[in-house]
Amino acid sequence: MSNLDLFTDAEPAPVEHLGTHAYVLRSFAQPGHDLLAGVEAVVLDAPFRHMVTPGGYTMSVALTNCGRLGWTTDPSGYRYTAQDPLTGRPWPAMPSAFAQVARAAARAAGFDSFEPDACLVNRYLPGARLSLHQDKDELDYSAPIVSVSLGMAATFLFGGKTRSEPTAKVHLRHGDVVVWGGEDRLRYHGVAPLKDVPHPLLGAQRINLTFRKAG
Ligand SMILES: O=C(O)CCC(=O)C(=O)O
Ligand SMILES: [Fe+2]
Repeated sequence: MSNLDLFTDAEPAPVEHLGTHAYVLRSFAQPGHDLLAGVEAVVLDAPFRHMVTPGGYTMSVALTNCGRLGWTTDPSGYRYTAQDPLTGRPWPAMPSAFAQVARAAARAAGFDSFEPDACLVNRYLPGARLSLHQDKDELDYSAPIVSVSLGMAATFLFGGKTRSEPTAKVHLRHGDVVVWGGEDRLRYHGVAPLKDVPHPLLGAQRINLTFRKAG
């Protein structure tokens, strides 16, 4: 199935600008994308776990990865690895539905030929949060970040190039996709503590898929 097959019967996603090269694509990921089945398959092979930051803090967000490379953190630092440190096996392959929606969203935001080699899968339960950070463990900043929200709504914080700049507060719902790249690639961002408003399909959780070109 081509990308076009996936999107022909969908309304074009309304686009909101968060910056020159930063966009929210509302309802871009449709339920027919089979993304939820993909998450289930990934988690069977590489379960969600709470990782520890170099500062010794256990993350409230549980995470796993799929694709050639996966993002990890432990007391010795942040890095991408080809193997899941929990199982010693390669990270599960990126489901084709994941890669298709990531490429299509990147293209819709003006980033042609995005080929993600890493997909970080984050799971937020009520109260979980992600503090302000930059995605900067990737080798090449010319590729954008594509971030897909599933399940419970969240307040995404999108700041500037320094931590102290004010943040825009963006309400992200099931199916919304945020893409940032170009001059906005290193903008600080995070997620406010998740409110407990269960989602009809996913219940009391939010799943976020973050696609990167890491290697
Ligand atoms: O959950 C989100 O919307 C953002 C996730 C994120 O920034 C990350 O995984 O680096
Ligand atoms: Fe991030």
